[in-house]
Amino acid sequence: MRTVDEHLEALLELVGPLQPYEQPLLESLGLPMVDDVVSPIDLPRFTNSAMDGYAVRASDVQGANRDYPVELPVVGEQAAGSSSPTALTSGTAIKIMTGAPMPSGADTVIPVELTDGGEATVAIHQARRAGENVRPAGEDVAAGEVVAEAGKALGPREVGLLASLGFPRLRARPRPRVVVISTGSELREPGARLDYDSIYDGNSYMLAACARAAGAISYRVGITSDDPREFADLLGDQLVRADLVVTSGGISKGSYDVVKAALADLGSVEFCEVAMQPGKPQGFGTVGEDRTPIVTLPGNPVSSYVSFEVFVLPMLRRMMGMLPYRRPMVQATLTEELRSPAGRRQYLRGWFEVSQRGARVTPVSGPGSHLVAGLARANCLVVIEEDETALHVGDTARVLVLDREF
Ligand SMILES: Nc1nc2c(c(=O)[nH]1)N[C@H]1C(S)=C(S)[C@@H](COP(=O)(O)OP(=O)(O)OC[C@H]3O[C@@H](n4cnc5c(N)ncnc54)[C@H](O)[C@@H]3O)O[C@H]1N2
Ligand code: MOO
Repeated sequence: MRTVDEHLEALLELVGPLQPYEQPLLESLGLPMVDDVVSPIDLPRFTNSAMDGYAVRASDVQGANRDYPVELPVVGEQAAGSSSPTALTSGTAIKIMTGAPMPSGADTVIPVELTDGGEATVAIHQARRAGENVRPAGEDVAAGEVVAEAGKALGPREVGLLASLGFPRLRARPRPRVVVISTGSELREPGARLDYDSIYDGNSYMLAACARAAGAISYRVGITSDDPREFADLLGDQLVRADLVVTSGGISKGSYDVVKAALADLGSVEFCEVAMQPGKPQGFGTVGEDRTPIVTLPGNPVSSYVSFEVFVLPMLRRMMGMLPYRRPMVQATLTEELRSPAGRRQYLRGWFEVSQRGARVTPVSGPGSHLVAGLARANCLVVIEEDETALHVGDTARVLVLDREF
C-alpha cells in the first residue's frame, strides 16, 4: 500500500497550473493573481473634501465661535463630479460637497452644520485646523504601489479595491472544468422512483459541490450503470469539456467494478490501495487523446468525500495556482477517546470549536464510510496517523477544518 503523501505526489504530477488569461474582474473573485498587481493611480485620486461644507483657509477662521463668527464671502461651489479646478484666495470660502476636489489654496473644510449655511456669505461658528476634513491624494494607495501580490486570491474587498483602481480585467488562471460521473446500477436521480435495492445518487452532487466550493467549474454528468461500455462512451463524450474527470464508485474488488473494467483498456490508469481510512481503493491516470487527468474515487460516500478533500482539492488548487495546495492542519484538544487501526491514516468526522478554553474537537459520528449524515454534521476531519492506534481525552489531535479558506 502506498502512503497518502506518496499518492498525493503522484496525483499532483498529473496536473499543472492552467494557462492564465485576462478575466473580467468579477469572474476573478476567489482566484489568485498571476502577477503582482500595481496601482496605476493614486487613491484618493485627488485631494478632496470629507464633508459637505465650505472650503477655507484655516488661518482665516481661527478663533471663530458662536458669539464671534467669522464671515466670509462665498465665491464659488465645488460638487463631486461636476466641478472644474478652482483656486481659493485668502479671506473667501467655496461651498463644497463630500468627494469634490479641494480648491487649491484651501486647507480645511468647515462642515455646513458649523455655519449658518449662507449662499452669498457664510458665518462660520467654529474653527477647524488645517487638514481637517480633507482627504489627501494618495493617502490610501500611491500610484506604483503593489496592491495585490502574485498568488493572492481575491476576495470581495480586493475586487472592490481593484475596481476602484480602474481594472476592468485581471490576469488569472481559469477555473478548472471538472466533470463528475458517478457509477452504479443501484443509483437513481434524486426525485426518481426507487426500487427496493436502489438508492439516490448523493456522491456526484457532493463531489460537484466540492469542486465548486474549491473554486472550480463542475459539470455533474450524473449516473452511469455498471456497464463498462456505457461508462466508456459517456466518458469519451465528456472529455472535450474536462480539465479533470472525477468518478465515484466501481473501483474495488466487486464483480461489477465498472470504472476499473472500462479504464483497463481506455487510457493509462492505475488502480492502487492507499494506507488511509476511509479511501483505501483509489485510481488515477489520464484518458483520451489529450491525456485528460482522471481520478477515480471510491463509492462509499464518506470515502469519496475524504478522498476529494485529501487528493482532488490540492490538484484543483495547483491548476488554479493557489498555494498552499494542502489544507493546513491545526491542533485541538480532543474531548473523547478515539481508536484507529494501525498502518492506515484515519480521517474521522469531528466538530471543531474555539472558545476561551482554546481549540477543542469532538467526534460527531462513527467511523463507517456510509454515514453521510454524520459527515454533514461535521465541520472537520480528525487525522490519526498511521502509527497511532488511540487518542485519549485531553490529547492534542490534528484536525483539518473544512469549508474554510486557506
Ligand atoms: N472485498 C472487498 N470489498 C470491499 C473492499 C475491499 O477491500 N475488499 N473495500 C471496501 C471499501 S474500503 C470501499 S471504500 C468500497 C469502494 O468500492 P467502490 O469504489 O467499488 O464503490 P461501489 O462498490 O460502487 O460502492 C460502494 C458503496 O457506496 C455506495 N455508492 C456508490 N456510489 C454512490 C453514489 N453516487 N451515491 C451514494 N452512494 C453511492 C454503493 O451503493 C455502495 O454501498 O468497497 C468496499 N468493498
Ligand atoms: O476505504 Mo473505504 O473508503 O474504507 O470505506
